[in-house]
Amino acid sequence: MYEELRKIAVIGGGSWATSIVKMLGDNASEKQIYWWMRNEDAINHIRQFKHNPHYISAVELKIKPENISSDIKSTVNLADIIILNTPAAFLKKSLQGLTAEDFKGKKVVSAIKGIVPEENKIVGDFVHDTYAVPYSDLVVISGPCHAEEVALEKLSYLTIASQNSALANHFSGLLRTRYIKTIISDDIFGTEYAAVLKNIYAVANGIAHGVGYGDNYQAVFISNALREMKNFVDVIHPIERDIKESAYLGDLLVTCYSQFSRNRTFGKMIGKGYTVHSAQLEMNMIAEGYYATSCIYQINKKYEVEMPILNAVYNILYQQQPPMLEMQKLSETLI
Ligand SMILES: NC(=O)C1=CN([C@@H]2O[C@H](COP(=O)(O)OP(=O)(O)OC[C@H]3O[C@@H](n4cnc5c(N)ncnc54)[C@H](O)[C@@H]3O)[C@@H](O)[C@H]2O)C=CC1
Ligand SMILES: O=C(CO)COP(=O)(O)O
Repeated sequence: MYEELRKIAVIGGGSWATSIVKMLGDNASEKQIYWWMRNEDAINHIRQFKHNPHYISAVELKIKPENISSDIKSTVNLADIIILNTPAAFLKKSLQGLTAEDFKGKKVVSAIKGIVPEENKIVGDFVHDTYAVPYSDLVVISGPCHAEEVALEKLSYLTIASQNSALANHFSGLLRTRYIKTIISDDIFGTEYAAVLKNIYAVANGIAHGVGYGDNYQAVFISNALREMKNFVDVIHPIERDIKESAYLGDLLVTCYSQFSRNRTFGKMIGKGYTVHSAQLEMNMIAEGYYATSCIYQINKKYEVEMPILNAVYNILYQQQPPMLEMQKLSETLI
C-alpha cells in the first residue's frame, strides 16, 4: 500500500539527523534521500567530502550531493516522507514559509524528542494542528539510541510508532540495517511524551551526579523517575501500555547512564555550578530537557500530576534555586 513512498526528506543537520541519513543510506532498499540543513558551509563540505563537519564527522554519508539543500520548501516538496529532526526549539523557525499545502498527502515522521516551546505541544500535535496532517499519516521514531553509537554501527533498537501499522512497517523497512532493528508501536502520544520526560529526568540525574550523589542514589532516582513518567503519560493519554518497554524505560536508562547523553552532561554541569547559559555554550549540542522542563511544567498546571522531579529541575533551571538544596529536598521524597 505504501510501497511507492520512497522519496524521503530529512530536516535538520545535527547528530541525530546525520545518523538517520546514514541509516537510510546503509539500508539496501531502493530510495531517494533528500536532506535539508540551514548551514551552507556544512552543505558544501558534505557535498564535497561526504562527511558532516560538525556532527558525528567520522561517518561517511551515502547521499547524492545535489540532494542536499538549504531550501526547505523545495526539499519538502520533493519528498513523500518528511522526517523532522531539528531540536524542537528550532522547529518552527526551520519550517518557516511552509503551509498545509506543502504537507498535503505527505507522511510526516518526528525523530524529535522535545516540545515545540511557543506552542507547548509535542511535535505530532504541532504538525497535526499547524499543517493539517492527519494523525494516521504521522510516525514517531524513538527508543534508546545515541547518534554516537549509530556512527560506530553498534546494534541498536528503534521504536517506530504510528496509528497506521502499514505505514509503520513500510517506514521500518526503509530504516533497518545490519545494526538497526525496529520495534513497532501504536502509541504515538505516549512515545513522544515519554521521550520528552526522559530528557528532563536525565538532566535531574546529571545534576544529582554533579552535586555528588553516586550510583546507589541513581538507581533509586531512576525507579522514581519511571513512576513519575508513567503517572504523567497515563494521565495525558490513558491507554494500556507497558512502561517497561524500551521506548519508555529503555530510553530513560540509556539517557541517565550513557556517557553520550547530552541531557545528563548538561545536568552535571548545572550540578557543578555552571549557569544555564555557560553550560549551553560549553556544549556544541542541544539538551532538549532544558526547554522541556518549562513546557511540561506549564502543561502539568492543567493535569496536576504529582511530579517532584520535574518541579525540582524547574526550580533549579528557571527559579535559580541552588541545585544542592533542591536535590536534598527531592531526596526526601524518593521511595
Ligand atoms: N543525538 C542523539 O543521539 C539523538 C537525538 N534525538 C533528538 O533529535 C533532535 C535533534 O537533536 P540532535 O541531532 O542531537 O541535535 P544536535 O545537538 O546534535 O545538533 C543541534 C542542531 O541544532 C541546530 N541549531 C543550533 N542552534 C540553532 C538555532 N539557533 N537555530 C536553528 N538551529 C539551530 C544545529 O545547526 C544542529 O543542526 C532532538 O530532539 C533530540 O532529542 C533523538 C534521538 C537520539
Ligand atoms: O534520546 C537520546 C537517546 O535515545 C539522546 O538524548 P541524550 O543525548 O540526552 O541521551
